[in-house]
Amino acid sequence: MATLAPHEKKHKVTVVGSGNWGSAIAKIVAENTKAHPDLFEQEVQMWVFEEETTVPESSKKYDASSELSTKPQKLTKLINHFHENVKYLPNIALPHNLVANPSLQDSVKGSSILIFNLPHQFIGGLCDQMKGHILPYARGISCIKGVNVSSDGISLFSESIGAKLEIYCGALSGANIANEVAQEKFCETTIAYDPPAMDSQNPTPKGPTPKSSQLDLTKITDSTESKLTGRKKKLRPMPSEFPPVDHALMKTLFHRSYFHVRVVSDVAGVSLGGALKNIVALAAGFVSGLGWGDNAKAAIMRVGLLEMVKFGKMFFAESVHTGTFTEESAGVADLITSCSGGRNFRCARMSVEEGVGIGVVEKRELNGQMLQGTSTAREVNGFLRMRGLEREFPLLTAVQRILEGEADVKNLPDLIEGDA
Ligand SMILES: NC(=O)c1ccc[n+]([C@@H]2O[C@H](COP(=O)([O-])OP(=O)(O)OC[C@H]3O[C@@H](n4cnc5c(N)ncnc54)[C@H](O)[C@@H]3O)[C@@H](O)[C@H]2O)c1
Ligand SMILES: O=P(O)(O)OC[C@H](O)CO
Repeated sequence: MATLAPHEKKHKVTVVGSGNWGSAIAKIVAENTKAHPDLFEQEVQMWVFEEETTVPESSKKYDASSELSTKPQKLTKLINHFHENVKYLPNIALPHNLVANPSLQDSVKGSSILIFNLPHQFIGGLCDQMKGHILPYARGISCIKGVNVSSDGISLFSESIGAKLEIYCGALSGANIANEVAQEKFCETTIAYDPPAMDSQNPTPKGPTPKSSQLDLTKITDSTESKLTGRKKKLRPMPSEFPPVDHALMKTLFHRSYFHVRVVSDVAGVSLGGALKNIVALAAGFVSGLGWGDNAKAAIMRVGLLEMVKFGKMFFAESVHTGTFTEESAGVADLITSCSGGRNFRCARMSVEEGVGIGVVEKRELNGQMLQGTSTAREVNGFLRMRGLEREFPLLTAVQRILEGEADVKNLPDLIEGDA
């Protein structure tokens, strides 16, 4: 068999997850694999946590005369038939080259790029199931907003995915409310990719070159992730037959006219921004629920941003750049959008307005989608408490105390100053 010329192999891409954001990102990626057939196989696999569901009557796909609409069906069947995720991203057309697959192991088979996008509580178990079924030189991007807290301490999902699967994994996060992105309303995002030097030695890929002002190809250093886990030796280089997976390729895979990508190297800052802003958004929702207005929300956001920066400096000192929180979409912009219209904000506001637990609102309002702020608040609080550091992060601490019913939302002004 003839050997392929360098870079003549194409990347196969799998999205692990198919919720609200998982489906929106899969749409973007499938649009781009189609637009760049020189770099990517056109078909994108999307792993779906299989469930039986019905087409909602409000859906444009609902047809009262069809059993597909009137009887419960497998979600993968509905997605592949209608090219729409009728449950988690209704009324958004998905590209026909996006294939829903209920088998995790089959969906990741042969993929050189794996995109992880699902509620953070499920990722550990899924990685265990993927072990031994992925290409050893695959590269990952985590779109998960959360942190991994265990008895060993705190780590980023890019780190824990990388460590479990022995691959390199970067992160994508930004001011990205999924429904707006899926409707192709303009937004920005931040991708953090700090690949091992062995990948960066490959020549620049073919295809469109992103603007140099948005790339930082000089900053390819040993990642803190590699230092932390000692995984560097185990990482397999991307074979030279493939286009190198670098900042330029990441931009080509994710950038759309309505989804502007900036690529940086600060994986810790990008991941932490996405995780911690969910806790701040709950606090913003609480004060909004009291009817306190925009000034109160701005105060919460100011204190929240400072605590996010402090958290990064205290626990990820080697790698975090403060600028990621203050200048990138993954930092301050995500904080603003999340405190304006995110699910955490909206559910927290309703819970205070109605005087009911946030879990009740989540179940009633989100149709199976999941809040990440409540579990992240609990996990981060457990981590701080174990170290006697709750007082250093009064807002993060106050949110957990309110969720547990130990503190009153009305006392937030004093709580966030550490006075209550
Ligand atoms: N939705 C957004 O606007 C948005 C935007 C940016 C980032 N994010 C982040 O993206 C990540 C994924 O969020 P999402 O909105 O796609 O999820 P979601 O809130 O829509 O969650 C539902 C998903 O969880 C899956 N699920 C349920 N039980 C499961 C199980 N036992 N095992 C595996 N999967 C199971 C469902 O099948 C569904 O795909 C989160 O970290 C979130 O914070 C979300
Ligand atoms: O709806 P939320 O609160 O999970 O936030 C969604 C996104 O993270 C906003 O960027």
